[in-house]
Amino acid sequence: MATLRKGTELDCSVDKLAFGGRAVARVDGFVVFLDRALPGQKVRARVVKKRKNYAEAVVLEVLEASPHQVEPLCTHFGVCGGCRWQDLDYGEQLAWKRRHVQECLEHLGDVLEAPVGEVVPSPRTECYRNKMEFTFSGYRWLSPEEIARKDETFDRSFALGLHVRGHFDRVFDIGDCRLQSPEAMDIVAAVRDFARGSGLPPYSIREHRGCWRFLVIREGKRTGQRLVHLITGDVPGAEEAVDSLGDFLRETFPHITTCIHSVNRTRAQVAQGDDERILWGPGVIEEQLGDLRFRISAQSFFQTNPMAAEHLYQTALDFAGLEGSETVWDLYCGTGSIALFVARHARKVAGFEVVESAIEDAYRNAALNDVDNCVFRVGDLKDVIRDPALRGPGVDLPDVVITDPPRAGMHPHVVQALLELAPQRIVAVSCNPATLARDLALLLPKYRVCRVQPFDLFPHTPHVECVVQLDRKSKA
Ligand SMILES: C[S@@+](CC[C@H](N)C(=O)[O-])C[C@H]1O[C@@H](n2cnc3c(N)ncnc32)[C@H](O)[C@@H]1O
Repeated sequence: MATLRKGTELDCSVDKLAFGGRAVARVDGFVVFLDRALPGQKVRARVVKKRKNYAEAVVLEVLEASPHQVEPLCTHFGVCGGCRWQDLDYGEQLAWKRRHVQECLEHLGDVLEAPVGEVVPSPRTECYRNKMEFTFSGYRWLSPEEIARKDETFDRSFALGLHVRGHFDRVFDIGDCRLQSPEAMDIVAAVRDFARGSGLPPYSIREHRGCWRFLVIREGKRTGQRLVHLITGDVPGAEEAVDSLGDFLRETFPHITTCIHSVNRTRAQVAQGDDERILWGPGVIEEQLGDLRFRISAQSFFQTNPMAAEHLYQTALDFAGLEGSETVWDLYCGTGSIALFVARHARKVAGFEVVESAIEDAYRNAALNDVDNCVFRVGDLKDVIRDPALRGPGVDLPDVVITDPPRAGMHPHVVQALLELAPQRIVAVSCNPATLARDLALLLPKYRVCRVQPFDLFPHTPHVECVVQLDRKSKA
């Protein structure tokens, strides 16, 4: 094997995409990860990191094109931290996602010959996101093309956009993003111009002072409602500047239905504030999923790609196989969307969630949809699931459990409790095939994996979601 060390330049053929999205080449059997390459390409690359079992390299030049390469949709591809697969044919994206699910289940979960279906594509591959967060910065990142122009008039002191790939502290001015609507992009440009002209500085994450911090836009894809959330630091003049910006947005963009201001007084770079000041409009938007209406506030969690989520929920309902007499538990229920989606097909549904405001939203959403057979409980599931006192009155033991944990998967105590409760059926929804595989492995002594259905909720990224049907094994 050629000796690889940091700085070595090599020519290699890319043979696969690893789980997580990086490309993989083998050089004399040694694994080399490449950040931006596609299977089928032959590339010249430089090693930037060398470890015992693998190396990491950056692509210097593409020597042979991949048959699966397509023109990227947006001009920021490569610089932007999102959409790393935008130059890969969509059918290939789906094929790799399926393979990653299969590999995780087989290698990490010992779910051999898992019955994994074809990935259900997203109904939309552009404009599919209903929420995006844009960051203000006083250090605008210039693209290589802008630098090459040697134009001294570029204002580098103000940016509103997304983070540069791999750099949490660098922001480029976004002009063209295909994930939200063109209307949202117009709002970003207008807010940037207005804020830049306000005389107040963007927030500096180095000095921890300044005014403009984040712009969040939420869109109801089915309702056309649009919420603008402006997050600033706590500085004199911020409130007046935001009020003027709010008035300007109201006059300029009739498609914005509400505008909100929050102040983030902490050093944490999160697009959230301590309080919400509604500038105008109802302060919330509504979205439709199936025949249900959901109320979404500035800070509440809601599925980001609602059109694809609708298919995922329908599959969760199909896999649950409800006949109307069952008690269903919806673990990690968020604002109750799965619970409400299945409620009409069950006798009773109990949703469990750790975030109190999400539970408040869940009750509001139940009322909005005239659903009266759901109860929602706040608490950490690892405690609540085992303790009838914490579960509270009116929560019968489940016939069917639907679980939709965060990326980290279920806490071992939750899995253990499921084994003890032993519902007839478990429907596992997951946004991380690796932790899904780990959790399924723990359930295998008592459950059989009947069906695995992957979904693409995030086109052009390596993310993949799954719905799994598990049936309790009959006693021998
Ligand atoms: C992937 S989201 C699922 C949301 C919901 N099922 C939906 O489709 O909108 C995971 C949820 O788990 C909640 N969560 C995270 N850790 C938790 C815990 N330890 N106990 C209960 N809920 C938790 C999060 O707040 C979040 O709402």
